Order: sequence, then structure tokens, then C-alpha cells
Amino acid sequence: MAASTGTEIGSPGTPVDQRPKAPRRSLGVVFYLSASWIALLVFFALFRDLLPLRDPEALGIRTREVMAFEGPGLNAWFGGDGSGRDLFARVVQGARPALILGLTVTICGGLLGTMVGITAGYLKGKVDAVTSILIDIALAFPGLVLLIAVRATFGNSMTVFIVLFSLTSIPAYARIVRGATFALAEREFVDAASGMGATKRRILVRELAPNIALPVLSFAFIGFALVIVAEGGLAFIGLSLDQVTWGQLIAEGAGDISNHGHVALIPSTVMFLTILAFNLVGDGLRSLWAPREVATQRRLRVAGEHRSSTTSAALHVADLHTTLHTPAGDVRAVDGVSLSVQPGEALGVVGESGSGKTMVLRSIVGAFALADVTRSGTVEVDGVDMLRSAPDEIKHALGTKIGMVSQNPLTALNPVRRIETQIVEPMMVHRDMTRAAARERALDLLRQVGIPAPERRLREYPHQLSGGMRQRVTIAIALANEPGLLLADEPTTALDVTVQDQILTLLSGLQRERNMAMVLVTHDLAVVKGFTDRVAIVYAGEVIESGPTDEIFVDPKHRYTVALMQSMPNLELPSHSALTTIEGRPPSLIDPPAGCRFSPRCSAAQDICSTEAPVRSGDDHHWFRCHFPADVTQVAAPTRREDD
Ligand SMILES: Nc1ncnc2c1ncn2[C@@H]1O[C@H](COP(=O)(O)OP(=O)(O)OP(=O)(O)O)[C@@H](O)[C@H]1O
Repeated sequence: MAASTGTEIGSPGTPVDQRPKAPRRSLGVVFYLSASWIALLVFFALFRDLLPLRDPEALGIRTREVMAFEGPGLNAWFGGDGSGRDLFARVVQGARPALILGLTVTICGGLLGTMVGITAGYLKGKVDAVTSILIDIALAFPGLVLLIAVRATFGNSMTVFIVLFSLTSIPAYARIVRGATFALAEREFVDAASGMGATKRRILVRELAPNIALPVLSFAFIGFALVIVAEGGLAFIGLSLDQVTWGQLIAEGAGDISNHGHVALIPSTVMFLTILAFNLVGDGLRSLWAPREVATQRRLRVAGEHRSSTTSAALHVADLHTTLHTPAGDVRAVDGVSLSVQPGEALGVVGESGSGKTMVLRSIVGAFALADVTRSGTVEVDGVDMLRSAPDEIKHALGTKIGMVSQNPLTALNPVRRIETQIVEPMMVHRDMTRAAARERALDLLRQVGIPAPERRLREYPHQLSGGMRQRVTIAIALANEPGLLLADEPTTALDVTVQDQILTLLSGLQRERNMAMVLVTHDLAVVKGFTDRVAIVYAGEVIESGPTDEIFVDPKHRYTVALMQSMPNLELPSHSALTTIEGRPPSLIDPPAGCRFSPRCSAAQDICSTEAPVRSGDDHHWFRCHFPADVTQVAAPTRREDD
């Protein structure tokens, strides 16, 4: 069963992946210029009364200081308007209402919209459905009509504008935050927090809100710019505020634009530069977020328990059915699956993409991206009934008996929390450890998973680590509370090929050292051959063959298993041998084919295959469901691939 790798398991000196290619995030000169422009406006808005500016309302005719339509120059930097008022003083005067309106609307609309969006995105189901409809209605509502009606009734004071603009901006924030929350709520670090017994409120506040903050802030700058645009547009059509604004200045100067262009062009340019600056600062902030998110594509999960004995958890699944109720219909993602895994044993779950491998794992822990899912059958982890026990007992079992390592370590880790917090917290929650003791253990765990300089790593954030390092961290977290069962969902798919083998060797070594049961989901038969004791072949939501790994590789029975093996690269074959592909695609699980689900793609299928579901044949040791099992005494076994 041993895999051929030259890497020593878990030693601190293990040749680990190269230093992280942590993106250096530079905001660039444009960002800083834009931020400086905004700072300048804030300065003028705050201190305009203290500055030695001309009175913006003083008529040049009277003071003789500025002539009507005087051009920009040393006497008046921005020139004079049609009444001889100093345009510079007037533009400065307009900065304050622009900023007050933009800021208050952004804060009020942004906060309320964020609260609505995060709640809908996290709670999903009916709350989300109702919220989405309300958002759609609000976005479709003609805001201009509302403004005209409100303005006619309540006047054109700043307060009226703030309330109105805030209300109309809530739906936009709510929609953006809802989408971001949806994506975050599917991450394993949220499942992990839930597994540790965190309440929904705590998850919203501690796990989701900090992650949403940066994208909301970046949109807030753009939203701010939109408020200025909207005010300008309204002023232009005569629906202005009761004070001097840039929109008003543009509207006033528009009539003389052909002869005295500066009167309208200067306030327009100031407004344009301001809008541009807010957008560019918003974009800059989003780019701070993007490296984490773009690089963020995979995940992990935690576990742990206070076990006083050395008894390991084992998994027993019997006749498990999981149905996803989707708008397109009921998806029978897991359909009558039975498996069991003993302590110290590794079970490989194999199948094509979409066959239901991940759903089998999700059904064990009860974590689904969709709100409307039903499960039936039996799932027992170390004797705990994961379907029928009290919610608290299930949560405790999730936090103490199961460790999960997923495809993408970055989406599994909370991007805004240090590695230390993420390793230490499960231990403090489930083992009543002090922070100092948990930290010591975290250092020890990082050493065990082959992370050099663990002290430094504890202080870092996930984006500062390479993919392989992140996966090592997720393995450390998964082991933190000494679970008896490890669930690994394609743990190396997201990693560089050069580190895949190291990670699998590490995982497998730790699993055996600690006598843990492991379920290893993979589509790679070579991984199964190298790292598992038994295999369950999954097709269209069903296990169609199961048996000891060695035996399945030399004597596969189900035609699908044979086809899978023939589609794998084999170094024992001559170098230019063509690989066999399995024709067609796995069926839809909404309406799977009658009889044997593989029959439409099976070259050995007979009439009975499409009418009668095959019963289980073989023995408990090695069984399969096939009407016409293969009679191959030797199927060329796949070999570990080093270069794909
Ligand atoms: N959110 C969802 N909505 C609707 N159907 C889904 C959803 N998630 C999974 N399914 C269905 O469940 C089936 C099993 O999906 P699952 O993710 O378990 O496959 P898999 O074998 O793990 O594939 P992969 O190797 O690509 O991860 C899919 O074919 C799909 O039809």
C-alpha cells in the first residue's frame, strides 16, 4: 500500500514547497493621487470658512474684484460666473454638501443594505427568497418619480435628500452583500465554526462580516460617486438641494457654455475628477481584496474532541439517501449508499466528476450549499447517529470526531484571520485548553505537518502561504482535536503537481500513525492504489462496486470499474498506447436511467440492464452490482503519474 515517494513524513526538515508566491499588493500612483484629491476636498469642505477665500455670494459688480464671465487667471483662479461671483469660492462651497450627502448616504444605505444582504445570504431559504423579491421590486421602482413626489411634499432640504438617497441605495448594497455572503457561507471555515457550536449570530458577526467588510467598503466609494452623480443630474433638471452644489453651478453655467465655457466646464471638471477619484479608490480597495479571493480557491475544515481514551472513531453508513430539492427538480445525489470504515483503515471513494463523491462526504457531515436537502438512512460516526441525535450532540461529534481536509485549502481558511487563531480556536472550544496550551500544541502540530518556522507561520494570514503550505495548515487543523475519522475530499486537486505527492504521503502517514479511519475522495485511481486499503466505486449516486483495493485492481467486476481502469494512464503499456475513454457522460440525477444506471454507456449491456436494477453480488468482502460482471483476471493497473 505504500506510495513511492522520497519524502519523509512530517519531519520538520521535510523538503516542503517553495516559499509562497504571496502577491505583493501595491496600490499604485493613481490610487494615491485619487486619495489625495479626496483628501483635498475633505480639507476644503471642513475648513472653507477659515480659508482666505472670497465670499462665494459677493457680486463682482459691487466689489469690482471679479468681472462677470471673467476668464480663469491670477485674479480669480477659476474665473467669474455670469454675476461676477468668484467661481473658485463657489466650487469650494459646493464641496461640503457633496461630501455630506455622499458620506451620510453611504453610511446609512451601506449599513442597512449590508445587514439585509448578509442576513439573506447566510440564512438562505425563505428569508432569502422574500428579500430577493423585495430587492428586485426596490431596484425596479422609479426613483425619480419618488424624488419628485417627496420633494413636493417635504421640500428640498439636505435631510430629505439624505433619507431619500439612503433608502434608494439599500437594495444595491443588499444585492452585492447577499452575493458575497452566499459565496462565503459555502466555505468550510463557516462549516467549521458551526461545527464548533458557534451560533448563527456569532458566525455572521465573526466569520462573515469581517470578510464582507472590504468588498463593501470598495463598493461604498463607488456608491459615494454615484450619489454625487445623482445629485448633479437632479440639479441639472431643476430638482436641486437648497444650497449651492456643483450640480447647480453646472446647470447655471450651461446656458452660456458656447461663449463662456469655463463657467460650466470648471465645476463639471471638478465633479468629474471627484467621481473618478472615488471610483479609483474603490477599485484600489477591491484589488486589495482580489488577491485573496482570486487566489482563494480551496478549503479545509476543522475537527477535534476531548477524548480521554485512545478509541478511534469509525464510520458506518447504511442505505444513505440524499436528495437536493432544486428548482430544476429533485436531485438524487446519494442514492442508497452503504459503507463502513474501521479505525486505521483508508477507504477510497472513486468516480467520475458529478458521480456524487463529494455529496457522500457532505451527507456524512450534513453540510450542503443548498438550503433544501433531505437525508435518510444511517450515518454513524463513532457510534453517534449523525442524522437523528440531538443537534448539540451532532455538533459536538462534528467538532470532536471528524477532521476534514478539502480540495482547496484557501477557501477552507478564513482569509482575514491569522493561522494561529484558526488552529487554536477548535482546541479551546472543544478541549477547554488555555490559549497558551493550545498555542504550544499548534506549534507542535505545524511541526508534525512539516511546516518550517512555525512560530512565524502562526502570525501569518492564509494568503501569505503557498498552496502546499496552506494544505499542511488545514491538515494540522483537522488533526488538532485528535479525530478518529478523517474525511479528505480530493485534497491535492488544487495543488501544484510537485507537492501533491508530499501532501498525500503526509496525510496517509499521519492517518496510519494515529490509527484514524480515513475516507479519501478522488477521481485518480493511482492515488487510490497508493493510499487506500479499500475502494468504493461511485456511479450516478450509487456505490456500484466495493472491495479491497488490491483485489479490485486485479479483478474488477463491474463494467464501469473496468472502464475506469482502462481510462487511466499505465506506465507498463508501450509509450504510445492510446487511452480508452468512457463514451458519454454520467446521467442526470434528477431522472436517472432505469435498471443499471451505467447501461446506456456500457458496451456489454443487454436488454435486462436497462429494465432491472442489478442486485448486489459477490461477498461482503468484495461486492458489485452488475448483470454481466467482467471476466478479467488481470486488468492493467494504473501507475502513479509523475508528470500530468
Ligand atoms: N448545488 C447543487 N445543485 C444541484 N445539483 C447539485 C448541486 N451540487 C451537486 N449537485 C448534483 O449532485 C451530483 C453529485 O455532485 P458531487 O459534487 O458530489 O460530484 P463529485 O463526484 O464530487 O464531482 P467532482 O469530482 O466534480 O467534485 C452532481 O452531478 C450534481 O448533479
